[in-house]
Amino acid sequence: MSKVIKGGTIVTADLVYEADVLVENGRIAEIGKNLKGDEVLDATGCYVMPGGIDPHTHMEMPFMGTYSAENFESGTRAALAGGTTMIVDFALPQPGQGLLDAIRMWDNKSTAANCDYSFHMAVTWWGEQVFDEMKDVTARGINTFKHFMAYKGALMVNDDELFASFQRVKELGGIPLVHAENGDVVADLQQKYLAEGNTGPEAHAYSRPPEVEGEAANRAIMIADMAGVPLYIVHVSCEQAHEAIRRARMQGKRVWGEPLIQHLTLDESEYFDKDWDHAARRVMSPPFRDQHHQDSLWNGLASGSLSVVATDHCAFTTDQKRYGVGDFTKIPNGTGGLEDRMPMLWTHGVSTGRLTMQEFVAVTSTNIAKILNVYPRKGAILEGADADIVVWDPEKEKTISVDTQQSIIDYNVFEGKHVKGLPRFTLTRGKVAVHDGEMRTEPGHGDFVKRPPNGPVNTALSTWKELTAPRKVERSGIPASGV
Ligand SMILES: NC(=O)NCCC(=O)O
Ligand SMILES: [Zn+2]
Ligand SMILES: [Zn+2]
Repeated sequence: MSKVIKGGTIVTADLVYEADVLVENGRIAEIGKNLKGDEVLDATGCYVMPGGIDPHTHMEMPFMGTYSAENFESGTRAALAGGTTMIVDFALPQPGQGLLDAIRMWDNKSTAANCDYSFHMAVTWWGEQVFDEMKDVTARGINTFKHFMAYKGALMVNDDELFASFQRVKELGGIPLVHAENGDVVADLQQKYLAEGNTGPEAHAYSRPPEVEGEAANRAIMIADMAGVPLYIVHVSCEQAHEAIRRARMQGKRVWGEPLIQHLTLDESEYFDKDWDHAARRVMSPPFRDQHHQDSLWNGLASGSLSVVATDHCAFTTDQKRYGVGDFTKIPNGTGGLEDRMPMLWTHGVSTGRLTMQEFVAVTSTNIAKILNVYPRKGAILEGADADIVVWDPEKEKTISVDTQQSIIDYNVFEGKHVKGLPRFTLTRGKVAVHDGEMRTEPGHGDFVKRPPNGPVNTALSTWKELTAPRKVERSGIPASGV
C-alpha cells in the first residue's frame, strides 16, 4: 500500500521546497506536486525531513557492574517518538572476549528493534584475535571501531594499543571512534577527591575537568594522523576538545566532533543539586560543563567545526544510580536523551536562531549518514532512499515528563523542559510508527544496516597520505663506510 505525504515543505541539509512525497515498498518512490497514494498523510504546516540518526547509544550494555536498563525495543520506540529513525549502538566485548562473539550478543539483543539500527565495534583490549577478527567485523558491515581512553582498569586502551588499532582500522578502510578523556589522570583525581571526603556526585565532575578531555582529544588526533586514518570523537563536551578538533580540521586533518544534546542544554549546576538522586541521575562522562563550553559547542555546530548531535543514550534507573551512594566512582555513568534530542535541538537551536533548519537536518541526520557511509540510503529525502522520514510540526508543543515518555527509565534528565517542534508522523522504512501522538511501533520491524568500508573520506585521505609519505632518497656515489 502506497502512502503520500501531502502539502508539506521538504527540508534537507541543503534545500527547502514544497513538494509531496510518495512512499512505496519502504522507499521514497517519487517527489513532486499533486502526487496520489493509497493513504494520505497530511503534512500541511509541517516540514518533511530525513528521520534522525543517533550514532551513539548503549542498549543493555554491561557497564560498571550492571547493565544499562534501556533495551532495543523501548529505546527504538523512544527514538521514533522523537523523530529518530536509526540508531547505532556499540557491540562491546568484555576484555578477553572475541569481537564476533560480542556481535552475536548484540544480534540477540536487537531482535525487537522498532527502527533500523547498526553497530559500532568497541576495541576494549588488544591482541592477535582482535587484530584478526577486525577484518571479519568489517565484512559483517561494521566500519567503525570505538576506543575508550578512559575507564582505567575496565575498558581503557593505552596509546600503543590505540596506535596499533588505528593502523589496523586504516588498512580495513574504517573509522576509529574515541571516548577522549585521560583515564590515568581521571583515576588519580577520583582517589584524591574521595580521600578528601568528597564522595558525592559533584566530585564526579571535579575529577573530570575539561583539560583531561582536551588533552586526550589532541592525543587521539595526533595518533590518528600518524596512522593515516580519519577520526571521530564522541561526546565532545568542552572548548578544549573542540579547539583541538577545530585546529586539526584547519590543518586538513579528517576529524569529526560529536556534541550531545545533554551537554548543549544542561549545565554543571545539575551536580550541585541538594537532592542526591537528582545529581546522580545526571552523572555521565564527560560531565556537564558551564555556559562558556556550551556556547563553544553551539558555535561549532553553526560554523561546521562540529558535525553531529547525538545522545550517548545509556540510561540507568535510580536504583542503579544508588550503587554509588557514599562513593561517586561507583555511580553508573550515563544518561538518556534519545526521545528528546530532536525536539530539544529544534527548540534551543532552530527556534533561537543558533541553527538554520538545514543545519538541523545536517547535524541530526545527513552528516552522520555520510560519515557512516550509508548516504543517501539514509539521511536523505531523495527518490530511492529509505523512507525514514519525520513530518515535523513546528507548532506542536509539550513539557517533557517521565509520565508521558516511551523510555522505560523512571526519570528524565530533561524533566519539565518545554519543547515546541515535534513529529506529527514518523516513518520507519515506510511504516508509520508515530501517527499524530499515537504510537504504532512494531517490535522486530527494524533491520540491521550494513555499512561498507572505504567511504570517500577514507579514499581521499589514503591517497593524500600515500602521496606525501616519507620516501627513501636514491643516491649515487655513496662514500665507502668510514669503519
Ligand atoms: N558516557 C557515559 O557516561 N556513559 C556511557 C559510556 C560512554 O560512552 O562513555
Ligand atoms: Zn564515552
Ligand atoms: Zn557512549
